[in-house]
Amino acid sequence: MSLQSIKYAPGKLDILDQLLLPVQSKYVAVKGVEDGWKAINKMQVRGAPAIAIVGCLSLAVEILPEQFDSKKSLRQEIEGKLNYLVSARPTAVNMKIAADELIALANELTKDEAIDVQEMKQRFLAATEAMLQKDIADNKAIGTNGAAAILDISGKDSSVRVLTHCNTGSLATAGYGTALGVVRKLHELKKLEHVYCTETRPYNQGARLTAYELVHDKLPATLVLDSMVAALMRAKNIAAVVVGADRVAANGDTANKIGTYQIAVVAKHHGVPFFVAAPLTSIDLQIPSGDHIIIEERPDREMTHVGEHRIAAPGINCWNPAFDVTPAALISGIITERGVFSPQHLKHEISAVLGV
Ligand SMILES: CSC[C@H]1O[C@H](OP(=O)(O)O)[C@H](O)[C@@H]1O
Repeated sequence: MSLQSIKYAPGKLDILDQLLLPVQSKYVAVKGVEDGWKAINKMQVRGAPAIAIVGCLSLAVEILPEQFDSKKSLRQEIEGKLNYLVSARPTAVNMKIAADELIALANELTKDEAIDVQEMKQRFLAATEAMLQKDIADNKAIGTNGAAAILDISGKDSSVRVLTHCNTGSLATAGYGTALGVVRKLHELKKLEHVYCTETRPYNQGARLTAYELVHDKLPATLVLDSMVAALMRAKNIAAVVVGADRVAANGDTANKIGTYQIAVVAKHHGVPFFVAAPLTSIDLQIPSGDHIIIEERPDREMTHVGEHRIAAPGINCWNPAFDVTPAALISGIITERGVFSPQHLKHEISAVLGV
C-alpha cells in the first residue's frame, strides 16, 4: 500500500489514481498541463494542497524540455498555463494562490536583467519543486499545533476520541496531512484513544481514502456513516472534531467537503469543539465571507452510481454540491502551521503573524 499521492523527479510526474483506491494502487503519468488539468478535474488527484502541487508540477514537467526564445515568451507561457490550471476546480483556493505567487515570480524574473531565459526557467522550476517539501513541513507544524490545541481543551493527561470528515491526509497533500496530520500527531504523542472517520458520500473520501491511511498507519480507527455523526457524539464522548478546508474566507467562514457544515451544527449542539486544520495557502483573505466562495457542483453520476453500479432510481433529479460553508461562529479554531487562530480575528491575527 502506498500513501505517496505524488511522485516527482525533474521531467517526470506520477500521481496515485485515487479513483481506483482502495482496491487498486496504480500510478498514472502526468506529462503536462492538459494531463494535470484532467487529473484534477476528474479527481484522480484531489485535496486542496495536492491540487496546487500537481497543477504546478504539471507545468514544470511540460516546460522543462521546451526552449524559449525570450523571457517574455516564457512568462506568457507560465501565466497562461497556470491560469488554465486554476479552472480545473473552482472551490479550493490553493491552486489560485500558487498560480498568483508563481506568476509574480515570473514577472520579477522577466524584469531581472542579470539573468537569461535559461536561468529564469531554472528558478521557476525550483520554486514549483519547493512546494513539495514546504507542504510536508507545514503539515507537520499543523499537526503539532492542532494536537496541542485539542489537548489543551480536553486535558493534557487524557487520551482523546476525535472525529474527522473526508480525506485530509497524505492523499490530499504532499504527505502527513492537515486534519489527519493532527490525528497522526495525537497518535505519536500516545494521546489518541480513537479516531472516527465519516464515509463522506458521494466520492467516499473517508471510506476509501482516510480509512486506507488509518489502516496503513495502524491507528485505532472506526468508519462511520455520514448519518451517524449525531448518534456518535451522543454515545462516544468525542473530544473534538477536526476537518480540513478548501477555502477559508477573511471572516473565518470555511468551505470544506459537503457534510462539514452539518457536522459543525451537531458539534455545537453537543458542546464538542470543532476545528479546521489548513495551511495558510488555503486561506483567502481577499474574500470577506463564505458567501463569496464558489461551490463546485459535480456530475449526478457521482451520486447515482458506485462505480458501474446504479444505486439511485433512473430519472430522479440530483443536487451534488462538492462543498458547503461552515460559518465562523461554529468554528472553535483554525489550526495552521503558524498557530491556531480564532475565526473572528483571523485576518488580524494572520496579518500580525506575517508582519503585514
Ligand atoms: C487537505 S485539503 C482536503 C480537502 O479537500 C477535500 O475535497 P476534495 O476531496 O473534493 O478535493 C475536502 O474538502 C478536504 O477537507
